[in-house]
Amino acid sequence: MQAATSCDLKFRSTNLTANTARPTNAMSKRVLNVKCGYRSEPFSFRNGVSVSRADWQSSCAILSSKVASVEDPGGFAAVDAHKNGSVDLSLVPVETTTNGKLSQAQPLTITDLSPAPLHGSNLRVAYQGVPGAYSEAAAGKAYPNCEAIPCDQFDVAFQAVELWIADRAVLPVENSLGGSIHRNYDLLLRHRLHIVGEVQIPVHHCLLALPGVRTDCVSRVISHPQALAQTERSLDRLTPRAAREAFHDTAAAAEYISANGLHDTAAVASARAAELYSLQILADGIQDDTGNVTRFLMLAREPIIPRTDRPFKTSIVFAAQEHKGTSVLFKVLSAFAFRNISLTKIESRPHHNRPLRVVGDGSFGTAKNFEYMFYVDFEASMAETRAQNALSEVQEYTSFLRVLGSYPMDVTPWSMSPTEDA
Ligand SMILES: O=C(O)C(=O)C[C@]1(C(=O)O)C=C[C@@H](O)C=C1
Repeated sequence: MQAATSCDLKFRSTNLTANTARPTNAMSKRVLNVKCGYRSEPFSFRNGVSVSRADWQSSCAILSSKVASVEDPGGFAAVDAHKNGSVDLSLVPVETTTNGKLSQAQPLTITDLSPAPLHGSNLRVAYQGVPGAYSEAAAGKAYPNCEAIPCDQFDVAFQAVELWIADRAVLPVENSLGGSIHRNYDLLLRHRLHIVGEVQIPVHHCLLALPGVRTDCVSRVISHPQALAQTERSLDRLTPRAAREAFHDTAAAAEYISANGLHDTAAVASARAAELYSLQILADGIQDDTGNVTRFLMLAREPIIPRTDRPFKTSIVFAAQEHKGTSVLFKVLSAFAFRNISLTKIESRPHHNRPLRVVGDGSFGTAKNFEYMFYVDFEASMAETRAQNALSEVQEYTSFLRVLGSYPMDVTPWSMSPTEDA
């Protein structure tokens, strides 16, 4: 079979034991371009794991059956169908097959949160960044003993799971100081992965530089924009005259300084990044709040079966129906309030398919209202009747509704103190 599409994936591979450094393997990274196309050689994409042409072609076969949904700009096919009555609001999201028919995805069970993968090796977990990034630590917390697969962009991590290169992705969605990571909200909608869990990790930042460099000699600080935002006040104090520059991820910033021998530049990154890239720690614990926490989502190709024997959260995304007027958001939120369901998060993003709506009859001119997609997390499992009833009601006010996942809440206790997690 020849693949119907070609998709470049840039990723590196490392092994990861939960929250512990594996510097030697981690350092021997190879950046590879994965071309989904016809190859005459065995396809080798990871250290130590080679994939035969047959394996690769069968992955491509699966991929080509998924391409339609990946390329669907809003992933609207399945969800818009609920409006014409053809789809019941089900406990698990509904997938569309290539012939346009609706089929139930095969759900994972709760044990699939940390299972032995079908390919018989460690679970492969895609994250954005390079070894030493907080996302790598999050992957290790979510899936202990997983093989962490570094990806250079969030989008690549989504695709790695869709293409069966990875089994799961672990991606940040919000930080207690820096706020939402909007890109991942948009990608959740564009792709068809399911949220199967969440992990929160305390993020403990350090200021790193080459050995011998003094803080007052630093004229530039580089890091992930979230990390720069989380250390804004500390950097004002420590390096008031230094320029701040955004980098792909915290650990990549540390790696860059090390690889290029930059004596005038410091990075905001983890203590593990200092160790991996042979940098010294100029200042420790420089996050502007000691309780700096980032929440990551665990994503899989299939949803898990929601349960009621432990705290669950459900994430949905919806767009209001135009003709239902301005009180739609109020009505949607009351559907949860009246059933005593707590909301833990609400986020709005531009409605990419319909960003503007012209309102008014022209007598006083016309206004252009922005249209939004609303993302809501609530504390209930889709196995609970109250959650099902709330969503049936929400359906009445929305032109689009998708359940992104119903999954166990991260309730693990953690301390605010340094880096055992990060
Ligand atoms: O740059 C990293 O180390 C990341 O893992 C990314 C990221 C993010 O995107 O928010 C993760 C956790 C911290 O909040 C800072 C950065």
